[in-house]
Order: sequence, then structure tokens, then C-alpha cells
Amino acid sequence: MTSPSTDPREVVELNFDGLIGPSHNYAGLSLGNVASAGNKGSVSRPRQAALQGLAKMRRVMGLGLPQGFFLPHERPHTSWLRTLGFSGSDTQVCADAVAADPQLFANAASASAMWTANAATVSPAADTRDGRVHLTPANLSSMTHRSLEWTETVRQLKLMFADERFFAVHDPVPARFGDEGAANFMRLARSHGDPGLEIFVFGEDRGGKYPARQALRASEAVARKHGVEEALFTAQSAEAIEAGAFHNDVVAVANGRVLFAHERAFEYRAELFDEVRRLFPEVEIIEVPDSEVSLEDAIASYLFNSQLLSLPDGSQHLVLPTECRDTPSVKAWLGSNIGGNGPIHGASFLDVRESMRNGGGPACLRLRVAAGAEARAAIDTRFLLDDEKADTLERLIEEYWPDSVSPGDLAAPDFWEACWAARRALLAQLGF
Ligand SMILES: NCCC[C@H](NC(=O)CCC(=O)O)C(=O)O
Repeated sequence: MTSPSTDPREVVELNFDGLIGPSHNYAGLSLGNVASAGNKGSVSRPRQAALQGLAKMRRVMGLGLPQGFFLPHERPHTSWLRTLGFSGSDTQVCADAVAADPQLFANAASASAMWTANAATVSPAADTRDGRVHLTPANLSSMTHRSLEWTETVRQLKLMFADERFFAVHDPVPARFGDEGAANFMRLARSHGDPGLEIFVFGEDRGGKYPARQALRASEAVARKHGVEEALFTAQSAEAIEAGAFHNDVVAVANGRVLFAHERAFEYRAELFDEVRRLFPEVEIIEVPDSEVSLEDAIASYLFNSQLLSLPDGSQHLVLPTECRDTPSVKAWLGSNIGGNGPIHGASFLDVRESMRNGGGPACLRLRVAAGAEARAAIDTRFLLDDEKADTLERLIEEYWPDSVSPGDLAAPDFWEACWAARRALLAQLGF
């Protein structure tokens, strides 16, 4: 139900990307995420990572869309380590934690808050009973390093979306029910401002080798809290999870009338598509058959972890990771299916390799928030990006972000200091 003051045509989607933090590293913390596991122990490049992320934000702004960002969280996370019994100065806390339990410490040093598709689930105003945008931060309880994020995420969400006339920021769902946010959420609608069909995708635990990270009860709770009028709940396919699709957004993405998915993405594919067609007859389902792009190629290239964007001219554009161009089956599929008379009119490639190597593609790096003109004007402008601010951020990253981090560096006081100093400089620069 759209609130009377909101004209659907003035509702625009903002992407809030996670600014990649200075501690970005490859600790192999995410069971079931094949890139994270495969790159465990390699040398990371935080500066390059953050610049790649910023270049993506500039690309999306260049397509004519507004862009926002989340701040990196403070890492190493000493206040978390203190709850585990470490004490003394921040440096002492880190030194003792590294000595006692290096694996535990690695969790406290992760820059994983960069993947803001997991920051929250967002229901646009047109879908909710009270006509406000509803946001529920994800508890991310299935992975230790990610379970540390929500407290700081709530803080930032409450600053960004403080105006309760337009926004409602909820508490996370209890940790017993794993919630991974918008990465397991899709929305179909005529436009961002029209009432939509919200699709929540959960994982069914079948005792496989990898965990199902999104619980059905968490998805249901989020839909209830948001007062969503029309919602569907469907299971991720067990074989997709076992192949490394730890979140639904690794194998499917939706925008406007388009649902773009791999043939093996959903456990109950036929039933889901029937239901979707019944509830939203205008849907255009673009399904990529396994015979053309295998599940393995889809997961290695992150074809479906692209940003499917509605451009100001009404067309749909796909922002893909460069890995898609380097994967022959994906390249071939794109060559014959994008443009022409299809519903996806254009595509471009982007290098976010540093994030990709931890299993995060273009879509993982952003949280979508559709909002009308008045609501957008109420967002805390410190979290919004323009060219000038992007230049400032770029200079800051060049100056403060470490060039490289090897596994041994995680134990080095210089590295911790550099991370804290970088974040302090960022916050001061942006007026926090
Ligand atoms: N949506 C993309 C999320 C990627 C993220 N990777 C990580 O946390 C890897 C971190 C590491 O292994 O150091 C995850 O699996 O949740």
C-alpha cells in the first residue's frame, strides 16, 4: 500500500555499498563459501580492494543512479574480544587474543561488513502496511565473524534512516534463527514505487556438508515485522548450497519484472514459478539452463551476483564481475541473451576481484533501498556519495589503507594500529 504522498514514479533505488575496510584479508572463515575456503592464507590487498569497491560505486553513479555507503566497522574488534575475557589496552587485548587463540582473533579482524547485501532486509514503502520503508538488520548468526556485525550495522542504519516518518529500523531476529538479510530476498514489481511481490529464500538443513544460513522462521519473522502484504517463501536448492551457493544471490537476482536465475537455484522450482506467475503475472523469468551454464560455472563466475539495475531511461542494465567475461560458457550465454529484444538491455563488466576472492560479487557489496523523493531527502547525507566525496575517499584510501596483508600480518601490532588509524581518519573526514 503506497502512502498517499508517494508517487510511484518518483521512487528510486539507492545502492548502499560497504566501503571495504583496511583489514580486508583471506582467513578462510566462511564454511560453504568456496572462494573464501580456496583463497585461505593468500595475501590480500586492502587498498586495491577498497578502490575497486569505490570504482563500482562511481560506475553506478555514472549510470545515473544515486549511491550511498556504509562505513567499515572497527577491526580488530577489541570490544568483542573483551566480552571473551581479554583485557588491558586495545593492543594488549589483541596480543593476548592472538597468542591464546589465533583463529578467534581472525574473526575479530575480518572486514566482512563490506558485504552489505547481508546488512539488512529492506521492504520498500509500497509493500508495507504502514507505508514506510522497513529495515531489519541481519543477525548473521551462522558464521562467527559475521555475527559481530549487526550491533554496528544497527547504529549506522539508525543514523541513516533516523526519520521515522519514512523509515522503520527494527531489531534483528533472535540469533537462534539465522538471518542473512537481503542476499536471500528478491522483489518483483512493475517499478520500484509500485507494490511488489517479496520473495524470501531460505535454506533447508538436510545434513549436507555446508550449512544452510537462512532460516525459514527468520524470513517469516522479517516479513511479519515489516507488515509485508504479499510475500512468498521458497527454499534454496540443496544442490546449490552444496555446490557453494551459500546465499540465494549467488544463483538468482530480481529487479522490476525480471527474475534472473539459474535452473538449479530453487528446490521447488516449478511450484515457485507457478506461484510467482499467479501473484505477479507480468513477471519475465530468465532462466539459465544448466546445459548452457553449469551450476559450477555460475558459482565460479558469479553471473547472478551482478547488479541488475533500472536505469533512468527505463532500461535494465546488468553490472557483472569480470570473471563472467573470463568464463567461456557465461560469456557465450551473455553474448546471445543480453540486448536484442530481451528484458535485460545492456551489460558491463567490473573488476571487484579482491572481494570476489572472498566470495563477494557486485551484488554482495550493496544494499538496495528504494525510496521516494521526500524519504531520500531525509537520509543522513553523510552516508551519500557524490563525485567530490568519492575523490576524498579515494585520497584517504590511498593514504591509510594497507597495501597488502599476509596471514602473518594479522598478528602484528603495526597492522592493528594501521586499521584503527584508517578508520579514525575516515570518520573524522566524513564528520562522524
Ligand atoms: N554475500 C557475500 C558474503 C561473502 C562472505 N565472505 C566471507 O565472510 C569471507 C571472509 C573470510 O573468509 O575471511 C560470507 O561468506 O558471508
